[in-house]
Formats: sequence, C-alpha cells, structure tokens
Amino acid sequence: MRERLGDTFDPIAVPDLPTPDPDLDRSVAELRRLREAIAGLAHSEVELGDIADRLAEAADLLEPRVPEPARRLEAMWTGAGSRRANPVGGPENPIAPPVRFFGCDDGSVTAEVTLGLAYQGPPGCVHGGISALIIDHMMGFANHWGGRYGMTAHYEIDYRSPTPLLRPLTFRSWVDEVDGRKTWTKATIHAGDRLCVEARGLFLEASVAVPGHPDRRSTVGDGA
Ligand SMILES: CCCCCCCCCC(=O)SCCNC(=O)CCNC(=O)[C@H](O)C(C)(C)COP(=O)(O)OP(=O)(O)OC[C@H]1O[C@@H](n2cnc3c(N)ncnc32)[C@H](O)[C@@H]1OP(=O)(O)O
Repeated sequence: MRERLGDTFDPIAVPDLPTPDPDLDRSVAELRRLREAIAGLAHSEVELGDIADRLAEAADLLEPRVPEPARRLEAMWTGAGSRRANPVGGPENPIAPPVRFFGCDDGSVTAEVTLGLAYQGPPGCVHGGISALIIDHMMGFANHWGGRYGMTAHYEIDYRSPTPLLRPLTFRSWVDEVDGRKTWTKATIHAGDRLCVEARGLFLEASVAVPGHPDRRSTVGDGA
C-alpha cells in the first residue's frame, strides 16, 4: 500500500452509470444551472418577478408527479443503484456539486472540481462542510476502488489553507492502511500546488438494511 502519492496520475475514467431515465438527468442538469445562476444573483439589481412565477409553475407541475419517498428509496436501490442519486456528483441529485471521480492505476482516486457560489463558506472560499462532504464520499470511493468497503466510523480533517471558490481544485484519496474490518483512508484537496485540506478516515466493514428490499443488505461503498 503506498503511503504517499506521487505528483503524476494516469486517471482511468470510471464509466458513467447508465441512466434509466434521460429526462430525469436532464431535469437535474437544468436545476443545477438554476442553482448556480440563483446563487450568483445580487440583491435588488435584477428583476426576478417573472422568473419566480415560472419556477412556481414548474414546481406546481412537478409536485403532483412525485411518488412517495418510500417508492423513491426502493427505486434508488434497484438497477443503477444509489450512486446515481448520491449527494456528491450523483446525476440524479440536484444538490450535488459537479464532481467526477477517476480511478488511478496506483489504486488512488482523483477528481477535478470547480465549486461555485452556492458552496461558499468564508468570503470567496469553499465551506468547510462541503469539503468534508466531498472528502467523506471520496474516501468511500477510494475504498471501493481499492477493493475495500465500509461505513465511516471516524474521520479527522485539517484545513491547512483557504480553499478557493471558482478555481479548479484537485481532490485525491487513497487507502492508507487495512487491518481486518478496518480501513484507514487519506484524502487531500489542493488548489494548484497549495495544500488546502487533508483528512484521514476510519471505515469499518458493516452493512445496512436496504429500504424496500427486506432480504437485502448493502455494504456501504460496494458501488450498489
Ligand atoms: C463507489 C461508491 C462509493 C460510496 C461511498 C459512500 C461513502 C459514504 C460514507 C458514509 O457517509 S457512511 C455514513 C456515516 N457513517 C455512519 O452512519 C456509521 C454509523 N456507525 C455505525 O453504524 C457503527 O458505529 C459502525 C458500523 C461504524 C461500527 O459499529 P460496529 O458495532 O461494527 O463496531 P464495533 O463497536 O464492533 O468496533 C469495531 C472496532 O472498531 C473500533 N471503532 C468503532 N467505532 C470507532 C470510532 N468511531 N472510532 C475509532 N474506532 C472505532 C472499535 O474500537 C473496535 O476496535 P477493535 O476491534 O480494535 O476493538
């Protein structure tokens, strides 16, 4: 198991999971455009009355078509699985930032991401909770890529320097150590050469009941 990442990567793109519903992906893509546009509005400088009316019309059309959450949960764990719906890059999840992961030959995973205004914490910087969200998920993905799985039991995160918005960020993660059910996984965020965030997590092999599928359990991070 490598302890330190080198500077060069030869990423292998993880194949996109097939969409069972192209119109759902398209709707989410449009919602993400709206999310970024609305987060970028300045108060009182833009007339928005007509836009708010149209958004209300779209929501009025949509809401009656939405099934019970239990049905959605069941569908989420069928076919393409929950990875399409996850809150970190899932193409069916409107809150997900635009993260795409690449698996590397050395067993690590990497992602290039530029985060917009919707993800701001300190002025001009990424909210620390957003960094933590992406890192937690990314460590799970690194485990999966490295043939491990498990639920996050514990993780610690050091914010070494401010993480800028609106600039490409490089996320990296790799399995650092394994011992029985335990996997320790590391992750970093860099802006150019500058280290912004580093983290280490402990994952424990475990399984949880799958909603709507009484005879199934999921080992989190199994790519279901
Ligand atoms: C490609 C797809 C990628 C998908 C990625 C998805 C990533 C998403 C990751 C997540 O967000 S998971 C959600 C957040 N995590 C949770 O909700 C977990 C909630 N916690 C639990 O369910 C249980 O605590 C857990 C399964 C993690 C552990 O319970 P166990 O009953 O299996 O553990 P146990 O108490 O038997 O402890 C086993 C060992 O781990 C150690 N341990 C347990 N919890 C620990 C902890 N928090 N810190 C340090 N050590 C811990 C414990 O001391 C012990 O060490 P020893 O074997 O050496 O004695």
